[in-house]
Amino acid sequence: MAPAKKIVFKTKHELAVELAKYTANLSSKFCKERGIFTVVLSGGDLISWLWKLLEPPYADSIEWSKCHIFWVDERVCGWDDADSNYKLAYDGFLSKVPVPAENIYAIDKGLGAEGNAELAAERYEECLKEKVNKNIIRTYKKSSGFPQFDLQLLGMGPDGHMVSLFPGHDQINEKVKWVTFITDSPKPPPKRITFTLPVINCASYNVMAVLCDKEQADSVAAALTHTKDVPAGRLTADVEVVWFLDQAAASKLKGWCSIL
Ligand SMILES: O=C(O)[C@H](O)[C@@H](O)[C@H](O)[C@H](O)COP(=O)(O)O
Repeated sequence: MAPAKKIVFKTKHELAVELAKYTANLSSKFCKERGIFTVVLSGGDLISWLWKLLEPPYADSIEWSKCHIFWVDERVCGWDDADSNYKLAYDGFLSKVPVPAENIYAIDKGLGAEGNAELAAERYEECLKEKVNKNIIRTYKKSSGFPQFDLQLLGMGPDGHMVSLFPGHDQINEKVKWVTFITDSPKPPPKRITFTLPVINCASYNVMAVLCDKEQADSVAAALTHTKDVPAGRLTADVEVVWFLDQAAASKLKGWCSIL
């Protein structure tokens, strides 16, 4: 299990720069090693912190045609719905970079629009399995055939939820499926699909970006001391997990870490 590294930023601008650097460095590494870079996005504010990646030198250094984009969780709705994580990422980021459309793997359009969470989760798992068979996604070598993504970019809610794994909900205990669903999410909208914890933790690199007012500070402290029942406290990675925090989010941590 990779130890959690924490970096605290004075400004949102500094965080966005570091996030862009981190992503661009990993894209070079993986494109050199295997000609493919698999990136997994979440919803929420994260997309708004990716803006630096749209500018030089980062935008020019990334081989966008080799990037493959997935979602760690998605709201079960149409692609054009204001709730859609795909729409959020597409409008705010993906439409501005030359990632080939066939490398962008959104929730099944029809099942999303119909609101069929269970089938949409199954279909997304099938999609991941197909990409593993085509060697686009790697397989995690240390255990039972779970997929291994290169980089996942995650966020955390004030209750300590990450992706669509919420405190007190059973989805966090799933050990077999790759993708599961929830129909009573405490954060609206209620229907969502989500990667399961084993899949999330098999990723090579996990970045948890938390910028907030003081709202998330208690959950950040609880997660980083692995307090039971805080889903984000169970986040790890194969190689490295890094928490990108602002000072408010880090304010309840004892003896914290490097400040940029
Ligand atoms: O679809 C979603 O809602 C997310 O993937 C969710 O897990 C999000 O990352 C956190 O709730 C943090 O959201 P904020 O960054 O907006 O606080």
